[in-house]
Amino acid sequence: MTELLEIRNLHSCFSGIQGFYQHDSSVIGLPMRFSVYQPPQAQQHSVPVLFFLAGLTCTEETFMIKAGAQRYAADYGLMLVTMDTSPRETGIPGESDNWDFGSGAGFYLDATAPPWSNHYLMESYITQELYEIIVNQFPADKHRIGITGHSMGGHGALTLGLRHTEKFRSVSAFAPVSAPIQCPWGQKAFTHFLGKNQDYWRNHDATALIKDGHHISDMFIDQGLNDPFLSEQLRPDQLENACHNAGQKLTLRYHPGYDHSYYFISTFIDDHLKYHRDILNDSF
Ligand SMILES: N[C@@H](CCC(=O)N[C@@H](CSC=O)C(=O)NCC(=O)O)C(=O)O
Repeated sequence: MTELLEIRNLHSCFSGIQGFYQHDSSVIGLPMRFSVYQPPQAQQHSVPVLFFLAGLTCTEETFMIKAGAQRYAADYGLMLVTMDTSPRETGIPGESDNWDFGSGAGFYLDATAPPWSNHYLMESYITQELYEIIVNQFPADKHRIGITGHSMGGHGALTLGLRHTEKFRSVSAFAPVSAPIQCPWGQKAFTHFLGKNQDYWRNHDATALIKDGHHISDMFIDQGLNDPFLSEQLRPDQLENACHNAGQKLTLRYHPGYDHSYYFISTFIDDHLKYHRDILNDSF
């Protein structure tokens, strides 16, 4: 089915097109915004795609404005896709009261607990509705799609990448929330979105998924050592241990001096785009 897209803005960018779009999402039940960078190669043929999931307080614009990724994506012929980090203006009381939960903080899962379960269905939105829009309405090669993200979005990239292996061929993350069950951000979000029974939380925790037997061919993570969230919220050490014990391949790089910001992301974005390009171009 072809969904009606409202084009909010189009910009020429490194001989490609940076677009911002809005549509009435049938999954979310409200308007949703997303953004696509089409590299110049997309004017000739379908190209591989990289989904980027942004972190707490971000929107579909943040990565496109701050990461400096388009220059490399244009060189490598990669399409970039970002989306808002939650539904907006659902009418749920208090949804915008916290910066780390609710509006701008949807945690890339399908909420099962009311009232959030009415609209906060970000996993289905990304893996079904937005995915279909990208492969049907843009010059995207549906067999060559990867996923990455930052912080809360790194958690989303790892968990969606581990659970939707038929859709995402390559997985990486910047400073991901690696064990949300064990950190305050994750515990707060999962309690509200999924309810108090922690058995249901494991499906949305990269470390638990690895412990429970999920496996992908490779994972690539960059982490700054000057990141103020590292020891309390991110815990890549937990994921590293789980991967080691499960025989899951993981490249985890620690970078002295780098924090949690887009200055960190923009420094290493080229390495991630090359990583995805190499895997996606090897898919056949
Ligand atoms: N409370 C602060 C901090 C919010 C923040 O640091 N957000 C990060 C992601 S944190 C984990 O998901 C971010 O990417 N911010 C966007 C940016 O441009 O740096 C606040 O409300 O600002």
